[in-house]
Amino acid sequence: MPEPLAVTRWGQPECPPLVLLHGFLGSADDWQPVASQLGQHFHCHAIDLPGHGQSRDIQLGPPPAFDEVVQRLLARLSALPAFHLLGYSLGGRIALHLAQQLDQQAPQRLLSLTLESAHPGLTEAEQKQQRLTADQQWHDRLQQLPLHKFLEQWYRQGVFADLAPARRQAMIQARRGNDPQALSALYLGTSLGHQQDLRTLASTRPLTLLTGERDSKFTALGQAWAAQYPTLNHRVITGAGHNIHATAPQAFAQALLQR
Ligand SMILES: C=C(O[C@H]1C=C[C@H](C(=O)CCC(=O)O)[C@@H](C(=O)O)[C@@H]1O)C(=O)O
Repeated sequence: MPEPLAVTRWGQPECPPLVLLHGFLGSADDWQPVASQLGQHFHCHAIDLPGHGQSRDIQLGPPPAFDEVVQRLLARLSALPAFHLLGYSLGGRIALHLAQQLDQQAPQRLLSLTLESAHPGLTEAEQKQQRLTADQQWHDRLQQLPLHKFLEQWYRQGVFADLAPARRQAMIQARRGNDPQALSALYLGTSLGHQQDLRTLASTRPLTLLTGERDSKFTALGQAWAAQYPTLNHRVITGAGHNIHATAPQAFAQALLQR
C-alpha cells in the first residue's frame, strides 16, 4: 500500500469540501493568506503533492507522471463523495488531469473546478519538445545550484515580474526548506511538455480560470482560451501577478466565492 499523500484540513466540516493543489516548490502552507476566508465557506483539504511539504518522501516513477499523480490523488480523496477543486499553476495543471479522469469516471464527484494561473496545455509537438528541453535545463539548475541561487533565478522569470524585491525574497525564503532531489520527479513528470491539451474541458463542464492582471502571459493565455471556448469563466484579478492568492488574497477569495 503506497504511502498516502499528506493533507492539511481546516474550516467547517459541515461545509462543502474544497481540495487545494499548490504549485511547484509549494505546500499546503501556501494557502495560509486565504485559509481563514476559505475556511468560513468550505471544509478545506490542502494536499502536499509528491516530493513537496509533508509528502516529501513520496516519489514517482519515470515521466510522464500525470496519471500516477491523479491515481494518488483519487486514492487520497476516496472518502470524499464530492468536492470542489482548486489548483494553482502546476497544481492547476494537475487539477485539469484529475478533472478529466473524474469527468470520465464519476462526474458527479467534481462540484466545481477553479484554476489559478494554470496553462491548459500546449498544442504542437514541437512546442512540447521545446518545453521538455527547457524544463530539463531548470531541473539541472535545481540539482546543481545552491537552492537559494536557484530560487533567485526561478523568481526572476517573466511570470514573476510583478514581485517587488521584498515579496520576492519572502517567496525565496518560504521555498528554502525544499529538497531539490525530492522535487525532481514531480517537476519533470508533470512538465507542460507531457501535459495533454485540456482546453476542451471548458466546454464540457463549468471551469473558472483566475489570472493576475500583472501576469501578462497567463492572462493572454486565458483570453485566447476564452475566445476559443466562450463557456470558460476567465476572471482577471486587478493588481495581482501569477501567484494571486499570495499577492491579492482578498480579491482571490472573493473571486473564488463568486465563481
Ligand atoms: C515560468 C513558467 O512556468 C513555470 C511557472 C509557474 C509554474 C509553477 O508551478 C510556479 C509555482 C511558483 O513558483 O509559484 C510552473 C509549472 O506550472 O510547472 C512553470 O514551470 C512559464 O513561463 O510558463
